[in-house]
Amino acid sequence: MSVPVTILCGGLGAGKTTLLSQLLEEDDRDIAVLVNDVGEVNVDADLVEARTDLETGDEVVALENGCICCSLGGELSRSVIQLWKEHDFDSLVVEASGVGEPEPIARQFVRGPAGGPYDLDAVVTVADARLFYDTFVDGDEKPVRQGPDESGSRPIADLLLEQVEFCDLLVLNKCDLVSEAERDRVVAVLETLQPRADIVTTEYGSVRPDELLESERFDLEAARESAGWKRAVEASADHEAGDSLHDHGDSGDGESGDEHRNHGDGESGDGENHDHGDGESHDHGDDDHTHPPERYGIDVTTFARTRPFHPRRLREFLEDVPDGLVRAKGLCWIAGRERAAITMSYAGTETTLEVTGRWIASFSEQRQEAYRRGQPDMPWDEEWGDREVRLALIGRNLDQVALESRLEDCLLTDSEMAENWDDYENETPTAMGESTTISSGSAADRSNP
Ligand SMILES: Nc1nc2c(ncn2[C@@H]2O[C@H](COP(=O)(O)OP(=O)(O)OP(=O)(O)O)[C@@H](O)[C@H]2O)c(=O)[nH]1
Repeated sequence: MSVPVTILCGGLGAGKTTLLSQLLEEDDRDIAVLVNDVGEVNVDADLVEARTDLETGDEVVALENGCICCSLGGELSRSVIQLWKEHDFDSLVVEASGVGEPEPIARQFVRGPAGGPYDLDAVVTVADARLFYDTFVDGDEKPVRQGPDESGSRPIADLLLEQVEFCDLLVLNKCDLVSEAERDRVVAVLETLQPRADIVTTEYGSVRPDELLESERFDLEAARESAGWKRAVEASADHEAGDSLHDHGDSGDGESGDEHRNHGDGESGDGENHDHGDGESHDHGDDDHTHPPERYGIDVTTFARTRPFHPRRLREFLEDVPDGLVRAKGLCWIAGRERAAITMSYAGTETTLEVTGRWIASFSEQRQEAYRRGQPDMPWDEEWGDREVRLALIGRNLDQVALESRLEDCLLTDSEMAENWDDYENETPTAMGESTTISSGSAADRSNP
């Protein structure tokens, strides 16, 4: 029997990982998860893994490539087919990166080699209620795509619309950040944009598992009529419109993913191999041969240093996040918190700093050695061990040099490295699970220990 697949998409920082972590915690089914992050820092995989009881973490697979659309033909299919061969599980959830377009991923499970062992169950889009309201619900008119600007890149708002249009279930998250009236207006707009989808409103991704798994929401016939799928199918090079989209070609044995490199170009339905030989992808189903991040003018960089942030300067930075920064996430070492590995997550206007683990260097020598034997590739500083700052920064029209220099200024100086860091005023959390939220644009913060 085919394994049902739920594809989870939604804007950067809308709450996909939060929702997924809850689902894994609450549901008894064996769920395999495939996550895809933008940039080099695979935060989502680490976060999801940390919150599951999986001993090996084998069932959480990270696509390292950073661009799910480029890895579609090769890595995505290969990963899910390998997963299916090696593990026994009831459901698969694919978390697309926040800049991923859902359609090429979904298409893999309907037409591509992964369509053999798997069966697309639902495409779920998580939307940020606050952001959606601020972006689209100003006037009475239905939001429309803006298309590329003079620089050729499309506004991120277009991607949000794409993700809304192309789904079976809409999860309107972050409803704590809008009033009831604002929420109702967002729901009304979403209903006009995607009449076929069910809508649930939530805070912190709290959705009943049955809404997400084996809900059988995906209906091929209905989907064919919907705008997003119509475009997907029309974009396909397959002219046999009357054929069943469930043409799995040679995929039934689960082997074909190794050879398929169909780049999500819509040609996979014919069951032939389309190896362009160079291992590069050229086409993502659109006419422009660009990756979604490029198409939306999104830049991704990594800021990695083996030096801690000064707690006050970091806070001041987070209260005044530069324009153009869309999303930041990763691990922070904050001076005075030598045990706590703190995950930073900035999305919308808020940054959460949450203790999600301990630095290995804060354990006894014996345990340090045991951990390090298990992870021989882990970078290790003679003095500070694994403590580090490692952030993925996602921006649009962002002055990267200025951003890097501002972050650099938040790190301890050479002379501060010699100070007693416990003397610093420091409101960052200390114990596992504790978090602090800092709002950009205001000096006030809310702490939830
Ligand atoms: N206020 C508020 N914050 C939320 C809610 N849900 C999630 N968050 C916070 O929003 C931030 C982003 O959440 P994630 O779950 O990491 O978002 P994501 O969609 O996985 O992000 P990407 O993978 O980068 O696209 C985190 O700091 C969450 O704690 C919510 O309902 N309300």
